[in-house]
Amino acid sequence: MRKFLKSFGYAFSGVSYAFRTQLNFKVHTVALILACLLGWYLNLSLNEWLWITAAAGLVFIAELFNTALEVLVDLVSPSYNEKAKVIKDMAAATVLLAAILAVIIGLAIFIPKLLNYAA
Ligand SMILES: Nc1ncnc2c1ncn2[C@@H]1O[C@H](COP(=O)(O)OP(=O)(O)OP(=O)(O)O)[C@@H](O)[C@H]1O
Repeated sequence: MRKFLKSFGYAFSGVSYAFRTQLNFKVHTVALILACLLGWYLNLSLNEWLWITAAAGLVFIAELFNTALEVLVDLVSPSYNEKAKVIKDMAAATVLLAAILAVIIGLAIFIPKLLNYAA
């Protein structure tokens, strides 16, 4: 049981590292908080909350993997290396793709609700 709880501590330490060192991680956290507040205000359905959860989950998973790969690349290749560049660029691309998906999902959910609210 203690080992199980310890593994939570390690995972939390990883999230905390990403939050402290990655500006993008903070930006995504603020965006998620704003989306949750707006969702609560607009009374989203369970389905809509599930879409937002999946979209946000994808973004944070991509961001955590990106951070891990950045640290790994900096460890094994502190000086310029063409392969290190490809790895970092591809890791950054996963975050970008997840963020674009999240924006599309967010717009698909919120725009009709906001138009309805304004009408
Ligand atoms: N060791 C390296 N060799 C080659 N290119 C690198 C190397 N390190 C970084 N780069 C290039 O610089 C870009 C930015 O790298 P960096 O590590 O600053 O990523 P970042 O996303 O800006 O990270 P952070 O969010 O920590 O500032 C990479 O996407 C890559 O193109």
